[in-house]
Amino acid sequence: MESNEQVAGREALSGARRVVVKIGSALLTNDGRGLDEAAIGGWVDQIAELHRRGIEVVLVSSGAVAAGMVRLGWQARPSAVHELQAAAAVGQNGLTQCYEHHFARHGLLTAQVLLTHDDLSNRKRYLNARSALRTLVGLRVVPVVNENDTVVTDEIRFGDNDTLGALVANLLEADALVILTDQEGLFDADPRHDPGARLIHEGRADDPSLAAVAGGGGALGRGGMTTKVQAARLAARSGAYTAIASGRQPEVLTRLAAGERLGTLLRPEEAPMAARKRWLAGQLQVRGTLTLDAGAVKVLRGSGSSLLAVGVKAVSGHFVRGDMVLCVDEQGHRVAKGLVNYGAEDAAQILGKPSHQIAATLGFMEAPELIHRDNLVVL
Ligand SMILES: Nc1ncnc2c1ncn2[C@@H]1O[C@H](COP(=O)(O)OP(=O)(O)O)[C@@H](O)[C@H]1O
Ligand SMILES: N[C@@H](CCC(=O)OP(=O)(O)O)C(=O)O
Repeated sequence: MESNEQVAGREALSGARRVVVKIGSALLTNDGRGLDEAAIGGWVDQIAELHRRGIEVVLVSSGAVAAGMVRLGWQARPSAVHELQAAAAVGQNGLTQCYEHHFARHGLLTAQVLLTHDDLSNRKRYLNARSALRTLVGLRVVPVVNENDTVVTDEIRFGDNDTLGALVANLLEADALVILTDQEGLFDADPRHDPGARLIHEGRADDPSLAAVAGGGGALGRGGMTTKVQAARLAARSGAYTAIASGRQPEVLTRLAAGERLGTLLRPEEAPMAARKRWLAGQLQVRGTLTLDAGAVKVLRGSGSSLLAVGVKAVSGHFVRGDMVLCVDEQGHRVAKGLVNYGAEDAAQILGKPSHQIAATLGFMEAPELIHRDNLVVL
């Protein structure tokens, strides 16, 4: 028998008004045989059907590198960044053409949106990306999002599109993130290696035991289930449900939208955060670390207070005012992340001091707190 919570989860999916659908490389390229145009046509038909019902859909599509490899006649995925970039550039063209062609059958326009990590971690660019995507959705255009692979280097790339899908779900405050892949969902072991693996139907996105069963990806996909489970956690921060399901299931999207019990459903643990907190939670680029004393850890966790310099024991990293920093306890456990009001050098001078001594120490005072509670998200 299903619990009330489980039924509520499926109902939430069926009530979703805005959905991010992520389609992975393994699926799109038919396990390396080039873009599976027939399958793409099938997903487009389902998305068009959701559209007709008034559900807004943003597509996050992988497959540029894999499609480019096939077009270029390369047998193995290259490791050199410039070759990956070249493959992505060739393959992205094919992807765009394919989606445009299929959506046009339904009288729908598509828009290519290529994003980099910077676009989502820099507040101004984040807001630009958000307003552009919102405008497109408002115009009833289907945005087709991918990472801008030709301009990213290894250090700054998302790498997998699960993370990108989750951040887009945060960006748009989507109700659900649907991750289509080549397996029925998340199993209790990798079904490629363990034929006895069993499907996990439901779970909490923040359940730590899920990370333990999720393994890496196949030859074409990047992140495997590891990044899908992480993506569900990320998406849950803005209140989105995540479904992980097989893109090969007939009518998978319309059936999920009807509340059918397909794949794995990972539900958020709490109500949506305010938009700013949502953005903070999605920031991946952390510039430095503040080590907090036990008292500061307690008030941050307990009462959602601002972080004062008096509760900070050590500062590391090179950061300037406004950068994102990680707050850890004295054992190094992650406590919070936030936008800091003082650069690393100034922060090092005021640490351990009460706020009324900041002006005398530095010769100026930007703000009485090191991180204001509005700019702080407890992890
Ligand atoms: N616990 C698990 N349940 C299901 N699949 C798993 C699990 N652990 C690892 N995997 C692997 O994850 C793969 C899907 O991820 P990936 O190859 O990155 O595809 P995609 O391109 O769709 O993101 C599956 O083919 C499977 O081999
Ligand atoms: N941006 C890359 C996607 C990377 C990728 O394969 O991601 P995923 O589908 O999450 O395994 C591409 O289009 O090739």
